[in-house]
Amino acid sequence: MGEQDMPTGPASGTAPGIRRGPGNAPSNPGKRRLGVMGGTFDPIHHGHLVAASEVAAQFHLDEVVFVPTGQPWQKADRHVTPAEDRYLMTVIATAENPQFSVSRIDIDRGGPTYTTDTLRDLRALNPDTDLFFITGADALGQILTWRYAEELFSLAHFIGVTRPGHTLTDPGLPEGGVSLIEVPALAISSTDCRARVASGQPVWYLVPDGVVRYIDKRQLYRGE
Ligand SMILES: Nc1ncnc2c1ncn2[C@@H]1O[C@H](COP(=O)(O)OP(=O)(O)OP(=O)(O)O)[C@@H](O)[C@H]1O
Ligand SMILES: O=C(O)c1ccc[n+]([C@@H]2O[C@H](COP(=O)([O-])O)[C@@H](O)[C@H]2O)c1
Repeated sequence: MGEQDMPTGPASGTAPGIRRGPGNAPSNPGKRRLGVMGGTFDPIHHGHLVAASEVAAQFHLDEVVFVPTGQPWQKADRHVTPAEDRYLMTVIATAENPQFSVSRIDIDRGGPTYTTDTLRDLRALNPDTDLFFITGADALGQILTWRYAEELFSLAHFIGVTRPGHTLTDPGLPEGGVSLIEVPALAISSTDCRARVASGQPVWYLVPDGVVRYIDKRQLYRGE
């Protein structure tokens, strides 16, 4: 299916007016292309992994680094699992893919996690690299509420991916700063995974097998 043929509307989670496909993303020959998948990953699930894999393929990325949040300040109203558990689940989930890695920068910095800090730190660690920040349609719709939002688009190209149950409305993001792509629809959320574990339902095949075992070993989400 070509970019122009991509379906729009609630069924695909896209909205008219959004720039679709990788067409407007930076393309600098010789520069490394690093995807950045930020998330609370409480727990990491196959929706995150499919999104990262699909963006890597469509945008010809050399690597995708998963960056678990330290303190996700916009989730301050709920219990968040300790960062070390979320970090280890992210390592377990990504270990077999040579294109995936995990960074502790947001955890080790301490304090509330702001993506401007994440991207500045990654730029310092990765000279001669173009950064591509991956977000689901829900997170992209909230981006103007992020701290120092106006700086974000000078630090990385943003890629919004479709997510079942969320229609992307363009909140007025800068032209050329954002691309939207369709990814295979997986109606999985960390919230639902936590609720399933709490009520004794399985999360097999929603999260990687090693993550199911880690949740069990550490008795995560039992009392929620
Ligand atoms: N099923 C999915 N499909 C596409 N993108 C997703 C999916 N689940 C999460 N994402 C995106 O991955 C990033 C990290 O998400 P996060 O770790 O908050 O997971 P979540 O499932 O949204 O968690 P919670 O339910 O706890 O809010 C966000 O940009 C989010 O939009
Ligand atoms: O920079 C901010 O103020 C900001 C506010 C909310 C979310 N984010 C980032 O968005 C990504 C997804 O966050 P979350 O809370 O939906 O897991 C993650 O990388 C967060 O650090 C960033």
